[in-house]
Amino acid sequence: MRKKIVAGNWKMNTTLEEGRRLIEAIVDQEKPEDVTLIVAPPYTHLSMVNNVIDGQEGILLSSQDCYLKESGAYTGAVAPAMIRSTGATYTILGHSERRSYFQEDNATVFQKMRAAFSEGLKVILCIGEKLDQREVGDHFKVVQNQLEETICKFSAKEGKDVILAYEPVWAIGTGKTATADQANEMHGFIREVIAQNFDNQFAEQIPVLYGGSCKPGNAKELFSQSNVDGGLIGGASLKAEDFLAIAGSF
Ligand SMILES: O=C[C@H](O)COP(=O)(O)O
Repeated sequence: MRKKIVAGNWKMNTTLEEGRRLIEAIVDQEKPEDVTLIVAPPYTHLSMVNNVIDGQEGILLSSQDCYLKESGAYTGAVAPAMIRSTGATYTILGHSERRSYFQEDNATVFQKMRAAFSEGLKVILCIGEKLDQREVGDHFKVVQNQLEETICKFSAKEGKDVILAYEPVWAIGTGKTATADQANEMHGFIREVIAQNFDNQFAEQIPVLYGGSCKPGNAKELFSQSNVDGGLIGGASLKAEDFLAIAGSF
């Protein structure tokens, strides 16, 4: 039985005070018992969020990215050890917004994963195709390549705590959602690629989340699919009641 996980990626939203209100509202509400929640606020909020969730069962903290160096003269960058020192245990890597707005390719994502692992920071690795790639039937090839150039280059021991998030780029923030069948088909394919590069047991235990306009209204159908283990939620994670309604949709 794989873990059920719902992660909220706040992206570049909320001031410190708005973020405090959001995390306090999440903590104040009743949470589904068998679901792990992960919150990924901006870097500036990590310590504050960690203080609010301190001692709460089933809620973990993540950054939205990290830099690939340990420390040094890299103005504006944030190293994995700094993130760990806030109490965060995860970082999102390879998000399509990092790939498109910050020109990050698979090689960069691989280096960032290596840096994160070396500090004991666990990784939520995002993969997913763009609309034009799906339209010409390249979506499986693109996702396979993203996996083979990142997680598949690590040993099973290094990669054992990775959470995968399939995010079709055409569904992110657009209101368009992959159908439950499209999501399940791709998640099954992802598991096959992982099995070929690691083994069946590894592929069976790795959580694969869906991301892309997942909301209270469609989460139940998506989460009922055999290969969908939860969601990476953007816009709908900015309202505590929506985020928790999604978490209650298994
Ligand atoms: O990280 C989250 C995904 O990019 C999904 O964002 P969205 O729920 O706003 O479409």
